[in-house]
Amino acid sequence: MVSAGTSEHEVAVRVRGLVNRFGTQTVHNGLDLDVRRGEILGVVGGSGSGKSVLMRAILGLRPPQAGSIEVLGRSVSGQGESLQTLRRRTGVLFQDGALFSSLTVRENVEVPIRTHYRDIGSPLRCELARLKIRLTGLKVSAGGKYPSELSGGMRKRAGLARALALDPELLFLDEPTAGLDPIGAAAFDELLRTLADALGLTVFLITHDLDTLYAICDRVAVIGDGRVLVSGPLEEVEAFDHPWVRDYFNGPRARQAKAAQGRRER
Ligand SMILES: Nc1ncnc2c1ncn2[C@@H]1O[C@H](COP(=O)(O)OP(=O)(O)OP(=O)(O)O)[C@@H](O)[C@H]1O
Repeated sequence: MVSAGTSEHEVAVRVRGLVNRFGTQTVHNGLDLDVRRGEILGVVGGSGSGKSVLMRAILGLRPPQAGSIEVLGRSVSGQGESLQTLRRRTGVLFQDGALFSSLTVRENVEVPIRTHYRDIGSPLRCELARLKIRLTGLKVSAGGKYPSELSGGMRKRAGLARALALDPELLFLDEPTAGLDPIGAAAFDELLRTLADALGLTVFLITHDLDTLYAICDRVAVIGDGRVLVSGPLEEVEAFDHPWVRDYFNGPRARQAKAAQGRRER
């Protein structure tokens, strides 16, 4: 793994020697990764390289075969209460948004508050949910709608509002711009960057979207061959000598994304 030195207090997520297997298939084979406090880390890699499995392992949703994972200084293999505390400090937006279809957007956003803070009464819970809905750029009226009544972009924002329900320090996003048109995707990227800066979030962001990498990520980690091939700022990662990295960062789509980034900076 290629990575600049990182001191202890800067690390929000530390993964060491991670091994994940499904039957005879080894997905991760001694994977090391650091997510630094306050950064947006873009996580990329070929289809099936194990990005989602890595996210699930960090979230404590899948016990690995070997290795250690620390989130905000606590071991994820810890039981019960410590995992609950971590969950309170962590927001997640799964790939499909994973909203409950039978609940309105507001009720969806209330679910984590109801689960983790039972003593918060209904009026305050409702008010907090409205606040998160507004924070993600949705109108308050969207709170009364069911997921099936929303556009793809609105559903992503609703999922983000639910991920932010507990004021997390850490945000995990699995392909948040997948399925959005380029304008919707760019707007979502901008929202993420603004919220991350304003709320001081640390963000673990799985994406295939080169525009997202160039527009909002502070560093990028490339997953391949069962480990992190390289992690660092984009210009370091682009220069890394590996066939997948070369193809991904030097293809026509990457050139377009870089050109768009250049235009934004001018
Ligand atoms: N529950 C499971 N049972 C068996 N195999 C699994 C399971 N979950 C994931 N895998 C396998 O692990 C590998 C990595 O899957 P993962 O979903 O992490 O890939 P990914 O990098 O997120 O891919 P994509 O970019 O296509 O979403 C795949 O080969 C997948 O089939």
